[in-house]
Amino acid sequence: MRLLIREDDEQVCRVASEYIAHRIRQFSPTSARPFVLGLPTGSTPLLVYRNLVHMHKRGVLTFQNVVTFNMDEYVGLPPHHEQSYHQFMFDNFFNHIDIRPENIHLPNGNAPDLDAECKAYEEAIMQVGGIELFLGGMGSDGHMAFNEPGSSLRSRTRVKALTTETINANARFFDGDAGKVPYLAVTVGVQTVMDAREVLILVTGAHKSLALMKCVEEGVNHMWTLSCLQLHQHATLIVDEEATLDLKVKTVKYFKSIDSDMVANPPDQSKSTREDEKEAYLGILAPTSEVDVLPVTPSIREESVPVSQETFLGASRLGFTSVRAQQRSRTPDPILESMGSRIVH
Ligand SMILES: N[C@@H]1[C@@H](O)[C@H](O)[C@@H](COP(=O)(O)O)O[C@@H]1O
Repeated sequence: MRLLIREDDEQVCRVASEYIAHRIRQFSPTSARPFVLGLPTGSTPLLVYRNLVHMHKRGVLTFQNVVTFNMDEYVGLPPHHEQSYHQFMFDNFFNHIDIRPENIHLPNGNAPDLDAECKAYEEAIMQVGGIELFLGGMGSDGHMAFNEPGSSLRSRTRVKALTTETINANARFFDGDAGKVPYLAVTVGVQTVMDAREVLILVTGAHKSLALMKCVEEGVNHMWTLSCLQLHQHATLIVDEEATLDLKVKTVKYFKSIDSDMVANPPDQSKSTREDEKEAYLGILAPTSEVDVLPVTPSIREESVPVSQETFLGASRLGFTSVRAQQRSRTPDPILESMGSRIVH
């Protein structure tokens, strides 16, 4: 796990957006081999979206061959509710770039069969060849997406009940009224994020410093789900100074020393054209190596009917349920009550 420490949230988001743009360009995506990007909501990545939109408007970045998968969505909020993650993404990002509507994926928190929706979402990710880069944030209790404390570190997309801490934290978006915050959400699992070839997490603010310390300095623990990234080969956390308040001075110094070493000793670019060395110069190690690149299957999206925001209804409505389920286990799953069955109508 790499830790990049920047002065404030603006710097954090600047590095993140430049890096994402760089990775998309470096990948040279085509419609048959799209760049698959996992995306979060929340206040932290807002500046990243603003920067990416700006780059697009300046004509230096296209999303024509980018496929996106969002991390999560509330259960039961109408898609056009101003606080639905669906609306958030269109308002802050998708409406301002040249992404093809059929390349946008958001979990449908209103699907009639939520468990089928979750399964279809995982299959849609698999069908497009997996996620290349998953951008994320972190909740103040160390969760990523809506993988609340106690989530299985092997979890996949499913319905989760939100903790009181998360409901209270998100009440700021619902007129400060925790009673208006949905108590269930569809979320990608910890394993879904772990399967991405690269993970980039943004953490800003002193209120997240305890969780950052737990995830970086302590062991892998399902009570701080982001800590699982310690086991990821290419995970980078970009954090601001405030978020480091609970880290040991030694930890901060170590990560800063690696960072400044790279800047102080940039690779001799005259002798190399390797994109990862150029990226190291910017302060982030590019993750790609030949062996890490999995074969990418052609997108089944090409055969699917284009969707607009109006008609966007989630993976299960786009035919993914017909995709043969991946055999992940040789024994039947234990029969447990699903969170989806807890919805009170
Ligand atoms: N499901 C989202 C997470 O994906 C996000 O990381 C977190 C932090 O949000 P913020 O960036 O607003 O602090 O909020 C929610 O719980």
